[in-house]
Amino acid sequence: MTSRQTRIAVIGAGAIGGVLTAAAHDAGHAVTLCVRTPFDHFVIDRPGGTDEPAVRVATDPREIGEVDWILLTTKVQDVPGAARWLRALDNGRAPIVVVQNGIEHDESVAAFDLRGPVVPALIYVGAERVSPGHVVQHTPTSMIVPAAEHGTAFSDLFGPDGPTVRLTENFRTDAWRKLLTNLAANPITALTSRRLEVFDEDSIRELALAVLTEAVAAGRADGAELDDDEAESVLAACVEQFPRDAGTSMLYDRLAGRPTEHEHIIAPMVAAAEHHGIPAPHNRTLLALMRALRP
Ligand SMILES: NC(=O)C1=CN([C@@H]2O[C@H](COP(=O)(O)OP(=O)(O)OC[C@H]3O[C@@H](n4cnc5c(N)ncnc54)[C@H](OP(=O)(O)O)[C@@H]3O)[C@@H](O)[C@H]2O)C=CC1
Ligand SMILES: CC(C)(CO)C(=O)C(=O)O
Repeated sequence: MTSRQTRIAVIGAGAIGGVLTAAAHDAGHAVTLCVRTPFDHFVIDRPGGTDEPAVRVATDPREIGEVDWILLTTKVQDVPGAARWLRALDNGRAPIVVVQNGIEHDESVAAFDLRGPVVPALIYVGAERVSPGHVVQHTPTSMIVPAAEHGTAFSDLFGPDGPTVRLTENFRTDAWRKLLTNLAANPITALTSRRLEVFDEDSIRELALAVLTEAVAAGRADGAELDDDEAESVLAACVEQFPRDAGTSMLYDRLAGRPTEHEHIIAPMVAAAEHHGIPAPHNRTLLALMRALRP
């Protein structure tokens, strides 16, 4: 008896949607990319070479039948625009995996009264959408999901050759930890229009450390179990672990003239700091500068 393919709908054909589409296709699943800007072929450049995974590209939610998984990979501010996909695909059974930066994964979809289980997910990867349907993946992928029923099922989805998926008992802490990486790297690269080589500058590392030190204090006050040397270790990872010629999602948006995600990355940190009475002048400054950039 042959079993049928797992049907996965990926909402958003950008960097993360592209990386996960390719990984799900590699694992033998039937993938449909739900897109806003149409294109003919999906192409991904990965460290091992260029691929054109044979996936379906849909522009109308009515084209899609029943699915087993829904992966939401738009920017946080674009979720309301993607609601038509969520509403059409939500069958009460398929988990809705929210793969986004920030600490608002559940809030991001809360307004839509979805019937299916919502699974928040964190992703570490350097990836860049260079044109509609064309994604460049600069680094390997690792993900973190809650150690609960659907998180465990998600961690089995890609198989041994796919992204590493770690289960966590403390998603809030892991989300804050990921937020730290984004607070250090995203606004500085976007504001300077430079890739991660910008961290070669002593003054930039000093600024990033100040940003991180404030954010660690706010995260701890907010209940995240962050380590004493968390600010230093996140900064070291930005400097040493990511390729210097890779950028950040916020930089790519700035370069392409698109809205940036600062209201969902910096603003929640500043709000948490304010709520807990923690000074956050460096993060406030970055937020003010990001708000002043007009796409
Ligand atoms: N890029 C990276 O390296 C990383 C990104 N992240 C996070 O992942 C999330 C996704 O980011 P990323 O992939 O970079 O973003 P991209 O901008 O590359 O992709 C987002 C995609 O969503 C699509 N989209 C927006 N609105 C709709 C809609 N109404 N219907 C269908 N599609 C829509 C966009 O379409 P269109 O083509 O029309 O613009 C775009 O293709 C963000 O939260 C980001 O912070 C996390 C880790 C790394
Ligand atoms: C910094 C990075 C690449 C880490 O995954 C990221 O999350 C982003 O570009 O938004």
